[in-house]
Amino acid sequence: MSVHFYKYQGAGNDFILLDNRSGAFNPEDTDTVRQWCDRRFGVGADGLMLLQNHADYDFEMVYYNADGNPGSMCGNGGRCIVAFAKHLNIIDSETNFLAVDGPHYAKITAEGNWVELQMIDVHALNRDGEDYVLNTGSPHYVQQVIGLDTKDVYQDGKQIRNQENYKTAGINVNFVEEHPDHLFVRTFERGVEDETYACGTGVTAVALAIAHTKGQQGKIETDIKVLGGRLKVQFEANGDNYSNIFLCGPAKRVFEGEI
Ligand SMILES: N[C@@H](CCC[C@H](N)C(=O)O)C(=O)O
Repeated sequence: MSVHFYKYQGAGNDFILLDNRSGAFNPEDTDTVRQWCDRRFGVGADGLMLLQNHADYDFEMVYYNADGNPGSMCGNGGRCIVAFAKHLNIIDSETNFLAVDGPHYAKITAEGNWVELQMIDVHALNRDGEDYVLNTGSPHYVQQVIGLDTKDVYQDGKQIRNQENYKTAGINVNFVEEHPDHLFVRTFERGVEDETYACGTGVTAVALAIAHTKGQQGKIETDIKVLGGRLKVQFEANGDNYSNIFLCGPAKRVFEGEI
């Protein structure tokens, strides 16, 4: 049986999307997810998402990492599934949908290719030495570096992700370099087990960690450069509480097909 799929990308973080409102796709089928996400033997993607019906929300987002396992929240995936829901005429310019970390509100432009996604509030930023560990829907490690252009993000990210204290649950590892008008971020993603071109929950974690380091309070907007483009994170800092967090950026349909 062939399945109709859609390929989306948000700042180079790419996803296979399935309209699973009929419930035809078996969510337990991890081998299929892994094969379809494979860049040589499949469609190729950092993750796969199912758009499903939900009685109380516009839709439900179900996310799988490229290794075929269910993932935690994916920020860029969330922005892409909002663009997909608009393409399917399920929503217009605003939506409330359900993801693994709870309900999310999002706004989308009329053209459908710029999405602003509200992320979960964050109340705890932990430290590991000089570095930060926090959960923005997915678990993240944040380390400030100099010379990020030439850093071996694969080796260094893999090493931190596999440290004894993180190994079992896994963690996404973000390296950040400060520039006068933006942050440059590169991420090693758990579940892809490689560097990706962008990570939405990752840049969100980075923006909060940098604001914390600087003691910034009130309304903050951070411009972020990633390998696949530009993202923006807006939020309000009140002590160590971060609320009204929005991850903003492009979300584009690349192609569709049968597999
Ligand atoms: N790999 C993550 C979830 C995906 C993160 C994502 N790419 C994003 O944009 O936030 C996991 O830890 O399960």
